[in-house]
Amino acid sequence: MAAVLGWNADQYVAHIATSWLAFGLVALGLDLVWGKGGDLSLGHTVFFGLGAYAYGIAGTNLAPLIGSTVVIGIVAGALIGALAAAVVAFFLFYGRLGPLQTTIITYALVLVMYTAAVGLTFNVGDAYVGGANGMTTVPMLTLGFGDGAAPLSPHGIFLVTLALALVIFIGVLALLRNPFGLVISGIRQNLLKTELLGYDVRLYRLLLFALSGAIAGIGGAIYGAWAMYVSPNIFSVTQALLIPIYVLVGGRGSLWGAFLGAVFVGGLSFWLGGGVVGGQTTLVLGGGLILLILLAPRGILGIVRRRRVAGGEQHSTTTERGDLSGVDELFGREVTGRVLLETVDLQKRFGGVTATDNVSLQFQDCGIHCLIGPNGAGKSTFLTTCLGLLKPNNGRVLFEGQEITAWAPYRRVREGLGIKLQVARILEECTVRENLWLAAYSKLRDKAAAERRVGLVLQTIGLAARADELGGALSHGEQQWLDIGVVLSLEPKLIFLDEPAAGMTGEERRHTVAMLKRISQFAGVVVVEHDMDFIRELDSPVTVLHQGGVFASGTIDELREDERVLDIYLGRPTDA
Ligand SMILES: Nc1ncnc2c1ncn2[C@@H]1O[C@H](COP(=O)(O)OP(=O)(O)OP(=O)(O)O)[C@@H](O)[C@H]1O
Repeated sequence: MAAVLGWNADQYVAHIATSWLAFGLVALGLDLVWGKGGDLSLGHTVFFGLGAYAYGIAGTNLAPLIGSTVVIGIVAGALIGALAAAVVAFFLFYGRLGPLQTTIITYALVLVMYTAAVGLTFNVGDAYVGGANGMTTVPMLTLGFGDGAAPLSPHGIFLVTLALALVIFIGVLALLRNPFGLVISGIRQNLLKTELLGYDVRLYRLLLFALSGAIAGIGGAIYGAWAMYVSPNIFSVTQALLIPIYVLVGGRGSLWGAFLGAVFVGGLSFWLGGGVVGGQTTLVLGGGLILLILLAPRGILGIVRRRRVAGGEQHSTTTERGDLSGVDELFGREVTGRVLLETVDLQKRFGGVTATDNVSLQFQDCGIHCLIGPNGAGKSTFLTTCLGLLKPNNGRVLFEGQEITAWAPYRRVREGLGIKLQVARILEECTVRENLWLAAYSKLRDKAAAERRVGLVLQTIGLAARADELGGALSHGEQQWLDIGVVLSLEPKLIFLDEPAAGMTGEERRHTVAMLKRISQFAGVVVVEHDMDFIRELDSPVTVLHQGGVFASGTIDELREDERVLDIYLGRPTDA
């Protein structure tokens, strides 16, 4: 394409094609956070525009001193784009805003920036930012340093831009092939689960957003140099909406599609006689986009690519029986029966409902402890508050004597708390092995050691034969196993299992009991269950919760004889 567009065609085509590549870069930035990370930003034109202004300001002031505006463009665009994106991401992700709020706030950012760019006039050194008139003295792209610096021809600018786009693209692909990419994929699939794997999801999202801002900023710098002028319209809503359109047209999440979309839309506009984007383009693009979403929701690349066989169609019933011989190696640590986690007057209210009512309990570093109680007793709320998924209204959580009440969930997981929530949560687009590997790697930070641990866990949960199938292909019971396996991969000191036997066959339940007993020799295990036969087989101390508070404790046989406990299960009024 390079040769066809840039070399053999005339200068004008090369000139126009350069702008497509610049837009392709900002679209690549957006595809990173949207296609790969799952956050739709409508504000990427802000980072693009800032890159263009930064290039103009830095180029005007520095080009006379150092020459090469290519270098100035890359550095100034990348820095300003990354910085602006990091600031925005900090508020979005550390404020734990939802996806819709993220999109709306980034859109509002476009409105604010447009108004500011139109209204503000100021000088930075020799550069003049002229409000509604934009920046009219933007230096053209030059290569070489000092006296050797020479302006590039349209062909030269195109080739430099193409080389830059290729390097950035390859760099992004390489980065995503690393554990970083797998974590980002986990975040897109299930943010909460990825945090429970021990990853600081806020930081990962911020880093991805900053990287995408840097790429958008470089695209903007190239665009500013290309046009030798920056208009405040770069922050317009029309411009802002074109970027997700490029991504959609090309195929979201494909990365290549970002460039394909920009070239396709830019080419269409060129063909229709509208310059970069103009003329009849808006009309044709709008109609085309509706057709595309209806007929090819995965974009152009989605049409040409063979559809991957959906994992969910490959149900198999050949789960092996797990083998517990690996458990000793999985844990293999000394335990002493000391108190590991303690709650002191823990309270969680939802409006008028006190779901956890001044609960003070202790859990040791070994043995099993069961929590039972009728529906709505507050069992799940208690567990999730201990993990930091819910913020308590009152009380404290201590782990190994240290107060962790204000800690983010991922920190508690890294410290040694693992949880399987009531509904199995796995990463459905990742393989069974990847699910386990992500958990093991978050703890071990060593690829080979994580792989070894995954092998042992697969053997224990009986999913070795299905290791390379997608999580979404597993049956409900198998997903429960995988979720338990994920917790084991974390090398936890204390494990919370919320209804682990739900959806399991009798045989699987027996295996689970044997496994939990074995694990409890090395780690504390807290089980919430409604299945009383399962609880009896675990043969451990039981605490009954009722209306959020601790109601009774003892062995399951003692509690089954306790009239007050029977009353709450049968819904009879009690005097407690
Ligand atoms: N996110 C929430 N918002 C409002 N109320 C909630 C929320 N989560 C739980 N509750 C309420 O808190 C109380 C305790 O719920 P919780 O799910 O902890 O009980 P549970 O013992 O785990 O019940 P089950 O055995 O049915 O899972 C219930 O009255 C429930 O309706």
